[in-house]
Amino acid sequence: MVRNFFVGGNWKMNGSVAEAKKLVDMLNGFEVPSNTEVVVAPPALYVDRVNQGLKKEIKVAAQNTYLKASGAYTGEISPQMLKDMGVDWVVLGHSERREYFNESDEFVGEKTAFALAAGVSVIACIGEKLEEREANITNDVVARQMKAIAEKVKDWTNVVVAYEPVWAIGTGKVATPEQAQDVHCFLREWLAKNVSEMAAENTRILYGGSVNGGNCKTLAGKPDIDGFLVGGASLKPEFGDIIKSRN
Ligand SMILES: O=C[C@H](O)COP(=O)(O)O
Repeated sequence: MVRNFFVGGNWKMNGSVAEAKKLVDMLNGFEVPSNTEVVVAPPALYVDRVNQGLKKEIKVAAQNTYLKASGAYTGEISPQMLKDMGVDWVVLGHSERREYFNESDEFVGEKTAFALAAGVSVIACIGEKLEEREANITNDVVARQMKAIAEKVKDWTNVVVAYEPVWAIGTGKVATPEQAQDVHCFLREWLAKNVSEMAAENTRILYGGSVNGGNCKTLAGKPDIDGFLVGGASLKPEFGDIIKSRN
């Protein structure tokens, strides 16, 4: 099985109507290789406008959804609402949500299962903090985060895992290709042991954390790195090079 390359662009809480329009124009000008899937995640307010403007080779994701379809949950949006707007992807469990909004492993697992059940594919984010890497517990941390998802999710067909070491996010301090490959390989073995051989073989595992146009090719050369989740560089023209990093 050949896993299609996957490049996600997480805009985080950036942009304006005018900037979103510029980014849509930029993205529409990129060549998307046929073996590569591209999904960008604007702030929720701009998701529909961006979705309307993008060419069909580039899909859109929300940056979060809740675990109810509707109701008295002020400020939240549901995966059912995404589907209603023709949006098929959501990013869940990003480290910024875990850190600033106290999202637990269990909550991320539940939201992942709920989004999948609603027919929305999930980019599920995991990753260790600097002190955890320094304490040599990276594998324990990512295994714990994966377990919380696997306890709720049996079918991983529509899950893409994004391994994002927190110390590499927005810092310019990218993991070395070897550091990333080691964790990706561990995650694939974890899937084989704890979910299924098929899930291990088919699930895309992305790397995220200070990916840019200069470092993407060497990272993409590693056998277990199936793509990227890009923050800062997804707002710049170099995102076009990252999309082509496997070609
Ligand atoms: O979701 C994306 C990650 O947080 C990476 O962000 P970054 O590329 O700005 O380091």
